[in-house]
Formats: sequence, structure tokens, C-alpha cells
Amino acid sequence: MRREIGRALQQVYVQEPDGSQILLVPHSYGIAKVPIRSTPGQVISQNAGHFPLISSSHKPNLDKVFMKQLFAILRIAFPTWRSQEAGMLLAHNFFLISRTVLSVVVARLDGRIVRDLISADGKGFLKGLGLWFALAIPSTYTNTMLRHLQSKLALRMRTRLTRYTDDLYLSSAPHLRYYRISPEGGLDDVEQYITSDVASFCDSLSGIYGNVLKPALDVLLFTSQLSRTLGYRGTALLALNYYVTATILRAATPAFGRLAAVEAQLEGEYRAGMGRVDRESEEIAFYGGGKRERSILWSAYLRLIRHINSIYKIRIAYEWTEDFVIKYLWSAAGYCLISVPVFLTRRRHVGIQATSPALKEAINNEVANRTETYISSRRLLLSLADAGGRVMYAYKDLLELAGQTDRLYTLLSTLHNLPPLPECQSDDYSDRIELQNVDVGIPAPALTATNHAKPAAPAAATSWILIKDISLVLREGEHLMITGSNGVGKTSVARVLAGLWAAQGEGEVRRPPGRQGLFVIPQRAYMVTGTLLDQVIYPHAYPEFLQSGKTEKDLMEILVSVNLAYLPAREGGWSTRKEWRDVLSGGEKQRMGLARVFYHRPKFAVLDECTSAVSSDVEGRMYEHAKALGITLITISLRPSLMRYHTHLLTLAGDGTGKWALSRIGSAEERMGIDREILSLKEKLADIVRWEARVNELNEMLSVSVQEK
Ligand SMILES: Nc1ncnc2c1ncn2[C@@H]1O[C@H](COP(=O)(O)OP(=O)(O)OP(=O)(O)O)[C@@H](O)[C@H]1O
Repeated sequence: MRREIGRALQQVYVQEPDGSQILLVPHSYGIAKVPIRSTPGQVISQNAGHFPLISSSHKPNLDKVFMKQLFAILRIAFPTWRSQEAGMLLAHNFFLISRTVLSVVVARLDGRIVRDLISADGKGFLKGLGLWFALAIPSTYTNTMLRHLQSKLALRMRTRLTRYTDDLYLSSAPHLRYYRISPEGGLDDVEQYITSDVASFCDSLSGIYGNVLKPALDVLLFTSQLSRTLGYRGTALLALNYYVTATILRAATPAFGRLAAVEAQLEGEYRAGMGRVDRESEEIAFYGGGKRERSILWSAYLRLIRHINSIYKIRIAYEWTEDFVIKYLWSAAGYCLISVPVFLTRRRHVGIQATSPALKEAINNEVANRTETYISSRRLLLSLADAGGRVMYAYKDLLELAGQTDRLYTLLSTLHNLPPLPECQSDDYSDRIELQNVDVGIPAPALTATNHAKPAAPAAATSWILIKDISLVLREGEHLMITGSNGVGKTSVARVLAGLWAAQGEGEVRRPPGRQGLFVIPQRAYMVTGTLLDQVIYPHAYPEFLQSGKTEKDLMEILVSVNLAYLPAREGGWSTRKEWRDVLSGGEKQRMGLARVFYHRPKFAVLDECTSAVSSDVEGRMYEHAKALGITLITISLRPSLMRYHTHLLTLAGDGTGKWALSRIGSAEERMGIDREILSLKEKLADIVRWEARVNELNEMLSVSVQEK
């Protein structure tokens, strides 16, 4: 079984002919097969209309905006009335109603048992007791099922929302929302939204459903039952009681929605800080930055607990009022209401001396009946007080739900509203890359009206242009080197080529389609979670590797070409799982990047300073190998030694003017220029010998004058 689990971990999923996938998830010493169908683009664009951006001045509350937000999210959580979730909701409703009906029956039975007891009716008493036990079975089962269905419903909703959010967030081509949500969407700490906020929204919503619907149902049913015995005056008093209570509590309720949203945001900031330390632990350790990081984390943590503490303080006054109103005001109202029929509608017989046996029995019957009415009414009133109390308590929960809804809505509306990236991949350009009058610039934030809990840092409304009006055509076999000083925009050119940033201005970018057309190895080496094999084939997964027809032997040849042939033997084989980010050295990670290029064999490969830590002899061999495989290279580098592997040179000015120059490497003019530079450098080197002799002379003169003194 362990081997099977290992294979499932390696395999990850099975591709189905209809395009869906079956995920293989190790679960309880077995493998669960979970079918996954990604959300169709049509559904996403249909939903987009329900997620307009909300003004940043809106504060979460129980208002129209909340209802709109909630319904927009519910469309995703309950896509059709035939879904499993809808079935669960139906079952939940059934149990909710059953429980209320059972409570009424139990209250009536309670009165009956006491009546039989008072009137010494042994047979009736035993029958009542039998019924009591018979009712206990469905009552307790109903309670258990309610709790179970509530948790299941929360989990189902979470799964639906997580799948949808993941599809929207991670569906790579063409919109790259995971890459753009922070800089362009202005939303930070997205992991908190997707993991924690989705879960707490679902828990709250499914809890609220039971917490509001059931007591509300109880209140209606109990009130209608009680009105029979209370009469119209009692019922009117009951309604007045509800009104007064709701008014007092509404006035005393703080803005729980906003408080909940801010708490989630602070939680996210603290969590992101922890994640950063984990990710960058080695760099921090080299700098000895533990103390500094601790103070940053502590300040984030203190902000969080101060906020939670202030919520607790605010709650004291609120909960005090709540308890006073619900426990004491309601009980007092209950006593008054029960007394209404006793004092006002019935004559008082108790205490009258009965003379005849018939009158005595009549009085006894009346006392028994009144006791029955009293017991039933009291039980109903107690249940009513309890249900009403829970409706009132739920007000606070509803406000908190409004805060959580607002957070989730903000995530979904930001994801839906990110403007699409312009299409730059085309089959017509399968053998070349073309830039026509393109301005390369840092994209400006695209969304301004979102309701982020934290106001976004002021950012430029328009994009900042780094390189102006660039035009070039690069055909297969023409290797381009891009150079220029730091921060001039070399990587930004790669971003535009890869479609991560839209071209600014009127210009157009055209490139061959897909990963096979253009493959970028970024500056920072990225290691994926998984096996050693997964590192080489990334972003392919194992099923795609199998489909590609390549074998482990091919992978071994690739590792030989990047001087990493020792890895499989050293690490215990291709299926070894490790934290590769920490295991491999900087240079090894960079070589792994090149191994990926050799595996995918794209037409064009952008190598962004991705050999800076590789020794130059190995670097040269890797460049030659790439060219031999027919890969056209676009290298971003500051190392002149790499120029010899390229045919064209793009130099970015770096003087803030956005100017650039494209030249052929190896042309006569280029060589003459280089020769001239070498000559002038040699002359300068010859001067150094003369200068050194002169420095020695001067030093000697200086020491002589010191001695003379
Ligand atoms: N997402 C971003 N938001 C804001 N500014 C950015 C962003 N990405 C890059 N920049 C800025 O754009 C400029 C160009 O960045 P780029 O990464 O293209 O530089 P580079 O020429 O590759 O530099 P280096 O040689 O140091 O790698 C830099 O000043 C950088 O600070």
C-alpha cells in the first residue's frame, strides 16, 4: 500500500478523455479518487457580472450591499437546485422543522403528564411516559443530524468556493490573476483570503442558517401555539416584547462586521510575516536577522491581539445588555404573559369549600386542566425565550458574517475585475518574435474602487515607462542578448515578451504560442514541491511527462548536459521528495532551470541572468548545447563574456530617457569598436606601470623629508 501511495503521490492525477482530471489523493491508508472539472470560462464570465467593485467607503453592515454580496457568493456555492448542497439544505430544513414540531409536541405532552399526575390518572400517566420515550428517539436523532448536516454543508460550500477561487486565481493562461492580483488588483495577503476567510465564511454561514432559521421558525410556531392560550392581549404583549428587545439590542450593537473584517486582515498580515521568515530563513540566518524579524512579527501580532482585545472590551457592554434583556426581561415578560389567562380570563375557584362530590370533581378537573395549560405554556414560553434569545444573539453573528462576506466578495470581485491581458501569442508568428513600437512600463494599479480593509498605498495612476518605442524582429536562430545597467528594465522586456505585462502605448507584441513557443527561466530559481523528477519537468506533471514519450534515460542525459548527473544517485533516485529549495545550491538550482529548457525544447528561451552562479566553463557548454538543440536564446545579462553566443545585442540606455539600441554582434563595425576599446585599454594598462614607478618615487621622497625633520 505504501508503494501505491507513493505512486499516487508521483502520478498526482489521471487525465480523462473529456478534459477533466481525476485527482489521486492519499487518504486513510488508501487513495481517494476525486474527479475535478475546472470551471468553464463561460461560467466565470457569467458570474463576473454579479461581482461589480464596491466603493471603498462602504463598511460591512446588514444592508442591501450585504444581501447583494451574499447572493453573488451563493450563486457559486449553490450553482443549481439539483446540486448535492441543495439536497443537504433540504434535508437540513426537514430536520429543522421536525425539531420545532417535536418541541411543541413535547411541550404539550409535558403538560399532559403533569395533568395525569395531579388528577392521579395512573393509566394516562404511564401512557404519557411511554410516548415521552418514543418521542425521545426522533428528537435526539434530529439534533445529531442537524449538527452533522450543518458541518457537512459548511465543508461542501468551502469545497465549491475553494475550487472556483482556485480556478479563477490560478487558471494560468491568459490572465495570470495570481501574478497580477497584488500589483494591479491592490490586494495583499491573498493566501489569508483563500484559505482562512473562505473557511470562516462557510462555517459562519452554515451556522447562521441553523442559528437564525431554526429559532425564527420556533418563535413563529411557539407564538402561534401560545396565542391559543394567551388570547389576543397576551399575543399583542408578546409582539411588543419582541419589538422593544430588538430596538434595545440594535442600539447597543457595535459594528461587528467591520471589526471581523479588520481582524481577518490583521490575521493575514501576521500569517504572511510568518510565511516570509519560513521562506527566506537562510537569507535571514546569514544576516543574523532573527531579532529584527521577531520585532516585525511581534508588532504584527500585537496589532492583531490589541484589535481582538478591543473587540472583547466592546463586547462586555453589548453582552451585558444582551443577557439582561434576554434572560431577565424576557423571563419577566414570560411570567406576566402566563398570568394573563389566569388573572384576567378565568374565575378563581381554588380555596372554595366544595360541598357536593360533583362540584368537588369539577373543581379538581379545573385545577388539573389549569395546571396542564400552565405547564405547557410555561414550557412553550421557556422554549420561546430560548429561541428568541438565539435570534437576538444571531444578530451579532449576522454582523460578523457581513464582515466575512465582504472579505470574500472583495477577493472574488478583484479577481473577476482584473482587466484581461491582451493576446500576444499567435500561430502566424511561430518562427519569430516581433515588437512594434512598444513602450515597456510598470503597470499601474488597474482597480481603484475595491473595498480593501487596508487603504492601498498611493500609487501612480498611469504606468511608469522604462523603455520607449521599441521595435524589433527576432527570427529563429538569431540569438539576442539584452544588456543595460541594473533596474533599467531588462527583465521587464522579458515580462512583456512572456505576456506577464501588457505592452504600454500603441505598440504590439507578437510571439509563437505556448510554452513550446517561448519559455522563460527567471532570475530567481524556483523549485516546485515534489520529486527530483518533478524539478526537471516543471511545469509538467508526471502524466504529461509520460505523455511526452520521454524516459528517465532522457532526463539523465539532460542532467549530464547541465553537470547535475550525480543528483539522482546522491538523492536516492528520481522519486525522492525533498525541500529542493533548501537542498540544492544556488548554482545547482540555476542549472536545474536550464535542464528545464532542455526538457521542454522551446523555440525561444529567455534566460534572465539565470547562469550568474554557474561557472563559466559549464555556462559555455550549456549555451552551446542549447543552440545545438535548435533553441533560439534571448539572454538577459551584464556579463560581456556571454556576448559571443549571440548574434544581436539590445542595449538599454539606463539614463532615464527610455532609449535603446539594437546592433549585430560580430559585424565589422562591432569588431572594430571592440578592437579600438582593447587598444585603448592596453595603453591604459601600460600607463599603470609608469604610475606605479612614480608612486614609489614619491613615497621615497616623502620618507626622506620625514627623516630630515
Ligand atoms: N511589480 C513592480 N512594481 C513596481 N516596480 C517594479 C515592478 N517590477 C519591476 N519594477 C521596477 O522596474 C524597474 C525595472 O525592473 P527590471 O526587473 O526590469 O530591472 P532589470 O533591468 O532587470 O534589473 P537587474 O539588472 O537588477 O535585474 C526597476 O526599477 C524595478 O524597481
